Amino acid sequence: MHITLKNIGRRFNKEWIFKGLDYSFEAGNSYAILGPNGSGKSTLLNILMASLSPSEGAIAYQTDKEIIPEQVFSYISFAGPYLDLIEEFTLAETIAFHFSFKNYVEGFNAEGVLDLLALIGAKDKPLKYFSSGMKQRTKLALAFCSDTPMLVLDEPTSNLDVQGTDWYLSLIEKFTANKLVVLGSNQQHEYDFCKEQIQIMAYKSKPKMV
Ligand SMILES: Nc1ncnc2c1ncn2[C@@H]1O[C@H](COP(=O)(O)OP(=O)(O)OP(=O)(O)O)[C@@H](O)[C@H]1O
Repeated sequence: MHITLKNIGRRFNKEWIFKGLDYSFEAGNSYAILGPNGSGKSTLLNILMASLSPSEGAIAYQTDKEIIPEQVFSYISFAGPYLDLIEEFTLAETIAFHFSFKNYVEGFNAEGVLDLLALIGAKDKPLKYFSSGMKQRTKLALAFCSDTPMLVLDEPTSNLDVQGTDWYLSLIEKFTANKLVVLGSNQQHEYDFCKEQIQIMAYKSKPKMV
């Protein structure tokens, strides 16, 4: 998977969130999009996932062939705060539902995902009774265990305790070889492993001189 951004900009109403972004994202590499709260990290992630259009510029997706934006979702696994899980489903039902749309990574099945999560006694519990950390673990396990060439994570360790953060870093090691990984983050411990870092503040439009 390969994504090319040419002179990308996005605005909401009259406010430009970023402008003039040229970048290439390659399979097998990991990228952290960095910046303070409200700087535009999630906006850029949504553009990369083709769930939001840029206001200007061009974006191209390629595997061995060109991918049209309408099909990009099937190449991506995502976990982030604005991904809603179905609260009425149990954990077992959540896993079955998710993997009715995506394939498991090699060697995994529903039992394997449950074992990976290690949420003892939670298999038949509805998600509405999960703690915020249990929900975050669930979102991460679904994303990491999906067989897609690209993994997008927004604030991956939010709501995780120290053990949860170590668990997340073990998933990065185990599941991301050969994948294109893109993170939105402002927590160094969650993006330290990323080889490339993009500071969104570098793409803020400058006020015009008068
Ligand atoms: N749909 C929208 N309509 C109007 N403004 C929006 C919309 N979505 C985002 N914004 C604005 O765009 C800016 C960037 O938001 P974004 O969520 O991308 O930031 P972020 O860097 O991910 O923030 P955080 O670290 O707090 O999650 C903010 O000023 C936000 O208010």
